[in-house]
Amino acid sequence: MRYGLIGEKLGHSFSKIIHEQLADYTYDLIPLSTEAFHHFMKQRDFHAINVTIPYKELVMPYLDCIDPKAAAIGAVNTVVHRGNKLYGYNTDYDGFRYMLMKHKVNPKGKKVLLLGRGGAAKACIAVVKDMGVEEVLTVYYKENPETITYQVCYESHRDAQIIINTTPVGMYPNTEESPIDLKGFGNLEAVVDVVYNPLRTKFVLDGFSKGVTAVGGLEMLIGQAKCAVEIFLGRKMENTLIQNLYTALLEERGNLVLIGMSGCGKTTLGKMAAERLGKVFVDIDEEIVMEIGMSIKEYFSKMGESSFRLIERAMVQKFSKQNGLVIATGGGVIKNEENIGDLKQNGRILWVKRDVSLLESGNGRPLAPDAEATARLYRERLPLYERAAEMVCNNNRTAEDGLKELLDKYNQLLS
Ligand SMILES: Nc1ncnc2c1ncn2[C@@H]1O[C@H](COP(=O)(O)OP(=O)(O)O)[C@@H](O)[C@H]1O
Ligand SMILES: O=C(O)C1=C[C@@H](OP(=O)(O)O)[C@@H](O)[C@H](O)C1
Ligand SMILES: [Mg+2]
Repeated sequence: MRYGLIGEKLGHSFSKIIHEQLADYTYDLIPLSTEAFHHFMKQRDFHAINVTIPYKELVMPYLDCIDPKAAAIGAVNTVVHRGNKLYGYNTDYDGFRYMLMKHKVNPKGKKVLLLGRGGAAKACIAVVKDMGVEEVLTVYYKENPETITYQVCYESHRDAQIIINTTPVGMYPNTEESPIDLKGFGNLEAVVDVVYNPLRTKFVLDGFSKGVTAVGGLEMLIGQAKCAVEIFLGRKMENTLIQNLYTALLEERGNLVLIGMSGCGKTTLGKMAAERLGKVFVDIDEEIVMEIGMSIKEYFSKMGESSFRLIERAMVQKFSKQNGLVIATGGGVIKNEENIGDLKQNGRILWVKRDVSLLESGNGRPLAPDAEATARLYRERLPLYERAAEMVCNNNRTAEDGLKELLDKYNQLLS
């Protein structure tokens, strides 16, 4: 093995794609048990590796030479085999610093809460200290002399201005979780997550809802990879590479989610958009029909709407966790706010808006059997679509015109 990543669980990792975009070597993902990790480090059968959870500290005794910055942090994520020696570095530091600067999150003179105490936490603490933080408190779920508990944090530190999450809480597949409840943090200015799968964690989305700067971990990941590649290859690379790759990954991994009134064209435009974007098309209603083994109309008359909404909820949860999709929802998906929260984690929400006089009624739609019912539903739901939408796409002319506007609006959301 020449280049790659070692860690315990690597199923979620984007590092292979990132390294292979930035450099022309093959980059392997090598999950290792603790025993296998020690054996691997003794063998030294590699040219250059990155190291992730839980080995960033355990790797240090195997190194012949540790960069002073990594030594001060107390964690190594980049190891290069040069001559007969292993050299260790910490590029999480650079990646995290890049991400803070990019989003103008400045810890200078601020009170920061840092959630978690693993290898990534150490790098983040070093960054905020170097940037002049006033006070940084580590919050940990267990009692520990060097940290505070969540209870103490809620009781005495709600005046913090920046909260940084370095725990895996909220990471795929447990995407419904958040490490902290942001209620009552009245001075909050920014939340920053090192987790990048989902693209926007619940923690990040809660930050957005509070109206503060909210940053997900993907740019840190790309930033640290770029610095690792520089060390691996011994040459400098432009920072614009980070932004280009970030946009490319968002385009590739992100979901496009269509909401809107029954009969507005979500299914029609969604299919067309998926083909144009090279994404997989998922129609939540079609998935439900496959699961229940009958039409939605039949299901409504046999089981009622509330039972349908539970199935719809489960289907939304399932597909929200996936990447690279165009998702056409059913018109009523906005009735449950949690659906929208889930769909936003990996997706951008576009409202397909079609004039009420043009909306298709009937055709198997139990809640919109005719134009009058459709118009009533439209009035009722308008505020819900308004609240959920990140962008509006009009579909009042031909479907081709609708598609053009939709792709245009989606691009605006990504840039
Ligand atoms: N721009 C458009 N011009 C003409 N017909 C359209 C347009 N957009 C959608 N339709 C038609 O409207 C009907 C409802 O579209 P559909 O995609 O099933 O809506 P939804 O999934 O939002 O309920 C379909 O017959 C579709 O062909
Ligand atoms: O508006 C609604 O409440 C519904 C819309 C339908 O999907 P479309 O929006 O594709 O018609 C389908 O999910 C179900 O009939 C309920
Ligand atoms: Mg549909």
